[in-house]
Amino acid sequence: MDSTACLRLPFLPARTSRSSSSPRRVPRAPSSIKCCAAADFSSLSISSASPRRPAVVNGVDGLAGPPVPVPDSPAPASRDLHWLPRPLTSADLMGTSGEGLKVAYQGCPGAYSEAAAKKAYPNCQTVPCEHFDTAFKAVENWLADRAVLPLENSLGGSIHRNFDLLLRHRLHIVGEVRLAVRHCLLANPGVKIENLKSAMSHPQALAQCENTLTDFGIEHREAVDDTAGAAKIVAEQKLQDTGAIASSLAAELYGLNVLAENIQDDKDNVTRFMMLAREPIIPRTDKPFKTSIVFSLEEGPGQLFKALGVFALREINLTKIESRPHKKRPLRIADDSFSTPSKQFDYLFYMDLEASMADPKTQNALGNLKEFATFLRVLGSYPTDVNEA
Ligand SMILES: O=C(O)C(=O)C[C@]1(C(=O)O)C=C[C@@H](O)C=C1
Repeated sequence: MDSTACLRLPFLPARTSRSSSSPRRVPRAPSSIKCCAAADFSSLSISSASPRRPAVVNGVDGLAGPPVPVPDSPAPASRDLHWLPRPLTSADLMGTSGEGLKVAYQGCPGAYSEAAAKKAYPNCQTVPCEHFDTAFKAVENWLADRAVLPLENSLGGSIHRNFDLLLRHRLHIVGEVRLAVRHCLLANPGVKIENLKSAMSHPQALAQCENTLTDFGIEHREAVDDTAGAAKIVAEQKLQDTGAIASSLAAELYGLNVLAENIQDDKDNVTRFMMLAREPIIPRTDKPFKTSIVFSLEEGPGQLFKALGVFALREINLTKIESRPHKKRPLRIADDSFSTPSKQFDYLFYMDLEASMADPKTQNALGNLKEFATFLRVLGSYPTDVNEA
């Protein structure tokens, strides 16, 4: 990855990056929030160019991020009140353009994850990362403000690695974005479908196109880290018998021809991505929200039934359930007193609830679950993506 171009020195909030002992006069204020380069949080301002006292609100997800400065120098002699900060509106808090934000994704430029990052934060600066883990760390270490990572695909299923990483890291889910994935078969100029013996791509993309590839008579599959990375390899190595499955944008970027479009096995192919941040957002009840949780249970009959019951009883709809090995305790000794003790697999359950953490019903359900769960963590409460994928 060409990380040097994207991952620059960690930027810090104005509080730490600017000396507090150098007060500046506050000039007349523009009336709206202005975002500048993300590397300098201090340049996001409501009212002045002198950001010495950061507040805790940002302009995108609604929580900590670029600080909104409050001028603390005396009022100018004339009674011009424009220099005073205007009150924040909820539009400021929930703005979604992402101007000035650095958004980490896994893959090379032209990957679907980059398209998802741009869909989530249209004016952001995207930061390609080699691995999912790198994207998590980029946000944790302030090299990026958000990460946008795939969680599940309508044809290929869950991206298990990211479920595991959610627990290993301390980031919060602050949003979701669904992206329609339209795969293309790409090859070097002059290469025809009949010449192809192998298809190279991300394992999810290969899985999503399995039947079509077989119909094309392409027998071999080569898995790489991301779809755009496959296009890059095919182009750089001038491969003549291998095609890449990637986006039409990747074809443009790496100088490949599009041999076939829309080659996924079902035309409705949607990947759901999560948006991650260092801070959670403030949950609301005035629009559809989801809450993602992870928990583990005691061994025994009816435990999962009981866990599902806390939501069913309160009419909270579940949109997703996924079980993963309990990495800290993958096996446990089960002694049912009828046979010799045996080792059983232990699981973590990831669930998405169609509910906001701001709703007392959700809080009660989770309070109830906590009474018998052996572990429970809320991964985030965030607006449901209601837009067309
Ligand atoms: O390889 C890419 O382009 C990605 O963004 C990754 C990824 C995935 O992990 O599922 C994203 C969307 C598609 O489902 C295929 C691949």
